[in-house]
Amino acid sequence: METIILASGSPRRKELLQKIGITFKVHASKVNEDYESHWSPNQIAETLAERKARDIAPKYGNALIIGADTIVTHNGKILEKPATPSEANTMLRQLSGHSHKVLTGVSLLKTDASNNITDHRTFVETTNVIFGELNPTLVNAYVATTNPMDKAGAYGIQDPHGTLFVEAIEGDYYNVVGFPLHRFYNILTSFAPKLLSQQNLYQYSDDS
Ligand SMILES: Cc1cn([C@H]2C[C@H](O)[C@@H](COP(=O)(O)OP(=O)(O)OP(=O)(O)O)O2)c(=O)[nH]c1=O
Repeated sequence: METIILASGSPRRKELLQKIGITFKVHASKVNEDYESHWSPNQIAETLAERKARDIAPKYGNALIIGADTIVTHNGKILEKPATPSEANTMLRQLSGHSHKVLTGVSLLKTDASNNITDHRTFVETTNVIFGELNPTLVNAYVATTNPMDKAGAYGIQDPHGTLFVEAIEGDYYNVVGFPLHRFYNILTSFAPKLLSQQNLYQYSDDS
């Protein structure tokens, strides 16, 4: 049986993959997440996701390695993970009353018995998130009670107060949390159908 390796230290990604019933191991990559200033948001998300997966791939044979990277863009700028609570506060006030995009790049690599990469797929899913006008008290409470420093854009849509920021979303909610489950599953149906049945994940066939 092929092993599935999640090359991510994000607890949210682990929970999301557990949610759909996949059996996998976590081996977080520690590669740097630097990128060139001229890269497009898509290029950043896809390159970093692939870099994380390629870092871990040589350690596992007969495996499917999954790397992912989530970034936030607003007004043509990339909002990274804030370095301090005050930077988190500033970022959230910038996002207040506006829409922003959350992009998650996912890279899937297959390895053979000798740990060589034999096939790969990388994609980027984008979700549009619209924040209402944020009450400063709510922003302060969020920054004081949650750790926004490990999240791109300084918020977690899944966090108690973070939920209250969001007026509407267009696209996959789970993509905002850090992993686009729907697109991932769809891609696995063609990229690794055998693995899906080994994992007892539903597969459909269109016989019409
Ligand atoms: C916008 C948003 C981001 N995030 C998180 C998802 C990602 O974990 C994080 C973006 O950082 P990433 O660099 O994508 O991931 P990571 O550092 O947590 O894990 P690793 O590099 O090991 O894969 O922000 C949320 O949890 N909720 C949200 O609403």
